[in-house]
Amino acid sequence: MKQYLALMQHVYEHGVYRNDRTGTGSYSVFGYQMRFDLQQGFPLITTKKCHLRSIIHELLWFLKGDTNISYLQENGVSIWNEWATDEGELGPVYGQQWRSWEGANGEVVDQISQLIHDIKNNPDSRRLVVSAWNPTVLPDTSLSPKDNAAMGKQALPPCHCLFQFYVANGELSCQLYQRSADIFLGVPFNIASYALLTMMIAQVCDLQPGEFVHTLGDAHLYANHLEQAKTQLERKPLPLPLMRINQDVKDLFAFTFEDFSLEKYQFHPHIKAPIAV
Ligand SMILES: Nc1nc(=O)c2c([nH]1)NC[C@@H]1CN(c3ccc(C(=O)N[C@@H](CCC(=O)O)C(=O)O)cc3)CN21
Ligand SMILES: O=c1ccn([C@H]2C[C@H](O)[C@@H](COP(=O)(O)O)O2)c(=O)[nH]1
Repeated sequence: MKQYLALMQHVYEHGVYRNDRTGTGSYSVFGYQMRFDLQQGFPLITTKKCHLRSIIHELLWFLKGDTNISYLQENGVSIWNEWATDEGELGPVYGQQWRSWEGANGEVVDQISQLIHDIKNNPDSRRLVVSAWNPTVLPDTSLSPKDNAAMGKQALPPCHCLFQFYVANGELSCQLYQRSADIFLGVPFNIASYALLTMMIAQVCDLQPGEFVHTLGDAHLYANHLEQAKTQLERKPLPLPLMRINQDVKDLFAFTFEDFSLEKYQFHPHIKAPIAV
């Protein structure tokens, strides 16, 4: 994961100090791109132990169209707890925008099913896009995430907000635009999640995985992650693991946690860091 370490190094050296919504303070750059060849191994960070279980469950939860954290909690995943109401609601976040975007006149669009249909039937299309950025449900910034969720708005605006697929030579590639990127905690999750999504979609569309291209807007290291980043920058990346996916699954919505197995994952010890809420 040299690409990830290069990003971290770049922001560590050149990031500009800025205040941020959470009051933590961050060092950031604007605009950065990484590329991951999915045939060269699964892009899971090796310079700290990364919790793939949470990543897989979160992705399956998005794909179900779910926006209540109860599924995550039942599976021991706590990464969304801080933003949810007492009832577990996050408002119309990723799952709802991906699977049931509500348009004018009550029309509901399942962007993911439409995407799969289009990749299969029109692979040359330049319109293979899914957007989670829906200005009609953005939060009121004068209210807390929980209060927004309670009012039917998004607890947080989507960070990974738009992605596009591209088919060439029998390979499926994906590019993500992420408007805001917490380099130490969020980005390792985002890379692995979209790499896995690309592999799953490739499988159900009878394609091979190509590249994952990750484009970042505001790429930041929180001020209270600098020590952790320094520790990680001193470590040598290890060979990438392999992701095995049950080849019998041909329906994107039929995948379960047991269909994935990570092999040969070598890693340096986990590094703890506080999350900015
Ligand atoms: N500041 C911030 N950064 C984020 O990355 C982020 C948010 N907020 N809010 C919404 C979601 C929630 N995400 C999260 C939240 C927590 C962890 C986290 O604490 N990761 C720990 C271990 C978590 C676990 O698997 O239990 C880590 O060490 O990676 C990661 C991503 C990503 N997003
Ligand atoms: O998938 C995710 C979700 C969130 N983040 C980070 C990026 C920011 O640090 C915060 C969101 O705060 P905003 O003020 O709304 O930008 O969460 C991430 O990196 N990846």
